[in-house]
Amino acid sequence: MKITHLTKQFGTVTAVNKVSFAIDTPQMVGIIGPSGAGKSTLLRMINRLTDASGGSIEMNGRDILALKGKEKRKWQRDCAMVFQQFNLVPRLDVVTNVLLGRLNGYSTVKSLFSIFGKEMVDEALTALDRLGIAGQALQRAETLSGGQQQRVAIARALMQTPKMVLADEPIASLDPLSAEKVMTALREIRDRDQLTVICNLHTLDTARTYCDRVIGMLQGKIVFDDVPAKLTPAVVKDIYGADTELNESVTSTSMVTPVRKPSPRSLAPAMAALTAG
Ligand SMILES: Nc1ncnc2c1ncn2[C@@H]1O[C@H](COP(=O)(O)OP(=O)(O)OP(=O)(O)O)[C@@H](O)[C@H]1O
Repeated sequence: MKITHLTKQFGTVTAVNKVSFAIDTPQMVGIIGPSGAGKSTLLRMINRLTDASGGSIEMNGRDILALKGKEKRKWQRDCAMVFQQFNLVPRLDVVTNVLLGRLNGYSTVKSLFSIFGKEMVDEALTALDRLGIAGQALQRAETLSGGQQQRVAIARALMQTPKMVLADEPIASLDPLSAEKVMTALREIRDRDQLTVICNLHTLDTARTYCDRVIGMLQGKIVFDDVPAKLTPAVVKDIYGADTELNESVTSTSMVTPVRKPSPRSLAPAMAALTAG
């Protein structure tokens, strides 16, 4: 993907100002910067949720900003978004929420198998298992913790069979342990699915721990674009100014847990319950 001079103007405010960067190989990119720097607007323009005011996004020779209708919707599925507030349907069970990633909008769920087919339900359960929450498949989404809900949202994103994942502050409302699990899950998507994950982050240690590359934004512009090791205190001060200490310390996600391997056996209870129902 090649982004060139991408710009977004909201009235007199230039939220994103001639931003350019390219991503050639699957990588985990963290976008950092103070509140109002333009991070969300940048992700939303990439996903075409917000129209750009200028510049270009090119993917394999295609002009992404020119896509319309069906093609635009396909692009939006290809770069799945994960949001801070999860955006699950609270009263629906977990596995149905995940399946919605594939179908984009069934409102009544009478029988999962008859609507979605066994294969797709299996796929959703496998995605949930990958994220360590297959055991909660039949619980209503609203009964899950924030961290679990975010992992459901990531499983739903995977059901879109995306080509890229865009995550807008995915851990901003999570406790450190949940944040660690969510970041590990996103990194696993890079490793196992070989996808680029672009992640807006408000904590530096998270960017340092999980990202291959960090893009620092300030007032709509890119002021840093390099490996995390190059994020020296001086660079950090340039990006955050007086907020530096706060951004270093708010969340610690440095705990390391092993990456879970999918285990078909842990799907058995959920599959049995679905078959019985
Ligand atoms: N829909 C909108 N209408 C008008 N101004 C907007 C809109 N969305 C964003 N802005 C402005 O654009 C600028 C960048 O906002 P954006 O949300 O992209 O920043 P951010 O870096 O994601 O901030 P935060 O970390 O607080 O989410 C801000 O000045 C914001 O007020």
